[in-house]
Amino acid sequence: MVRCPPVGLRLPAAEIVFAAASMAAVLAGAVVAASACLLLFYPFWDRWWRPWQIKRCLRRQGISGPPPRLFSGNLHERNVLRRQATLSHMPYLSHDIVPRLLPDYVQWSKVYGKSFLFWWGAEPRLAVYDLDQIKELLSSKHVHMLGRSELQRRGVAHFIGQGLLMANGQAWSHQRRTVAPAFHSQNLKHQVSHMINCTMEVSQEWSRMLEMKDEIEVEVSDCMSHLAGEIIARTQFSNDYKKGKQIFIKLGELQRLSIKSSNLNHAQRQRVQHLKHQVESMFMEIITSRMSRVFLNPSTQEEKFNETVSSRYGHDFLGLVLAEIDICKQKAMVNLGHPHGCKNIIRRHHMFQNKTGEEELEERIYSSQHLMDECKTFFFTGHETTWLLLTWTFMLLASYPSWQERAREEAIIAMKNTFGLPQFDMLSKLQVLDMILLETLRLYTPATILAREAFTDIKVGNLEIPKGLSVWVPVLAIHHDKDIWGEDANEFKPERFANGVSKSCKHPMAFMPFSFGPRNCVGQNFAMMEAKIVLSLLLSRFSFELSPSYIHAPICILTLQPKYGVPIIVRRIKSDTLSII
Ligand code: HEM
Repeated sequence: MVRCPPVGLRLPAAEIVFAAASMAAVLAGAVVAASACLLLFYPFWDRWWRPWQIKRCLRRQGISGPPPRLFSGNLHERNVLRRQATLSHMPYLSHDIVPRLLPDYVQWSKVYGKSFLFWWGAEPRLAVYDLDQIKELLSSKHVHMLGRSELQRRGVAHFIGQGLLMANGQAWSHQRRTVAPAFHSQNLKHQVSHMINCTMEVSQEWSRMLEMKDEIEVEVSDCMSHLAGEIIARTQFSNDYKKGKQIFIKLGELQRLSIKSSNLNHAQRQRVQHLKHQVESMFMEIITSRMSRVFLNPSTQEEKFNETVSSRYGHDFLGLVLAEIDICKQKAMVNLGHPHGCKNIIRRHHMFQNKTGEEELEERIYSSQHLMDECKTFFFTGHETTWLLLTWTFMLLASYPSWQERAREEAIIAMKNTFGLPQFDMLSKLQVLDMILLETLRLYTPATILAREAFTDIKVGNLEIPKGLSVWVPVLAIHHDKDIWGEDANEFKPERFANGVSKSCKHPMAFMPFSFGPRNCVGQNFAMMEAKIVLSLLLSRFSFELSPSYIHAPICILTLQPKYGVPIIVRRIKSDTLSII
């Protein structure tokens, strides 16, 4: 019988060393490969792992939603639903527009409940419908915990930039503090004459066209878009208004191109860059010329500093924001112990050295780039929404002659002693017009949804919202909900606002065209003032009827718009109507 010695014992020493070295090399290789993998996949952590965690967290709370596809989430299904819903027009004067504009919400909420999870590509979004939860989410308690998501900011970067609408956190607080005074009532008063002048131009044009005819057909959506653009150009830049108008034409093109940014060809991408450059250069010219007019003119310098802050740079938005920036800078200089306060705005840009985080923030906020972004934001927000409020109000007034008559009577009586022109103080007395505007904002709210991303874990009531989840408030669906507004929710009934907004429905938070809380619309008083001035002036001079060529087809392209415009028949008011009143 042959006996074999144990195998290990037969290995010579060199082979043992070689085996050990190989094992060490394999182990080292595995460690290097694992580290490389970690480094490589770290950026995808937030994209893939966090959404998965979010899904688990919501499932634990009993919230589910439509199953997502791998890369596109529920976007494909949403797009198909929306395309199908808008294939045909709506019945004439039906205001039941939610199934057409939010078909995805209608379908998914039927299956998964009013609050559900859906996927915007890789971004998880939670539809929130509970009004108490919405109230708490939008309250000041959560103002820095929620904000604009990266996806939202990227989508509008070219035509809004980092202006107030898209700012987050401390930067948002600073910006809001800086621009809000421009919308205080004592400053809004200065905008009335600009609004009247722009509207009178429209009135004169219509009167000229009516010299030869009894009636004319006007595409009121184009006309109001043009008018709202003129008003925002004048109120923002007063003396530099002509250059402001050129900017806004280019910004409009930039906006249209940016909205379809996912399928831009090379030439269009170049056009975007070119337009952006042109717009920014023109803004810079206006801003630096305004600054130098005040600060580089030695004869007026001291005198200017003795003026009230609000009039130092002029009463337009740019002037008011520049003045407010000055006050903030003055405070910052006092805090830094600088002896000369704020004598030279341009010199001060070079003064901040060894910056703390706070100082860096201050400087960034006061930069010209920032001012430019703010101007762009005002144009976009001030034009897009007000134009639509005016257009939809014309559509409704033209369709409901008795309300048109009541609003006209009220306007004519209110302007009896002011040569037929509106005054700032009388606007609050236009109650019928106020009710009509509120009902228009309810039925055809320009901003159909509100979206915010949670920057940290949040708890509202029983609902846990994990970091990284975007909440999505379907404002349009809430505005048309029969449980909240009653069986007549889809009817035009301005009288529901006769006793104020809070008594118009079952829940005081259900009416939110301007959103709520500290991030509500900073320009809402400006918008309502503009709408009242334009409408009271035109109502007191002309009557309107919806043209037979009107096709009722609301669509959503960022905001709620009439797909084929709103053609109306305009006639001059008979003089006997005026004398009766
Ligand atoms: C009918 C007219 C208007 C409507 C319906 C409207 C609606 C809204 C809504 C819903 C928001 C909140 C958006 C959100 O939280 O996601 C908002 C914010 C804002 N709006 Fe308006 N808006 C109107 C007119 C204006 C005007 C005329 C201006 C300025 C000239 C303006 C400037 C802004 C700005 C700067 C914000 C951002 C506020 C912040 O984040 O602190 N809006 N608006």
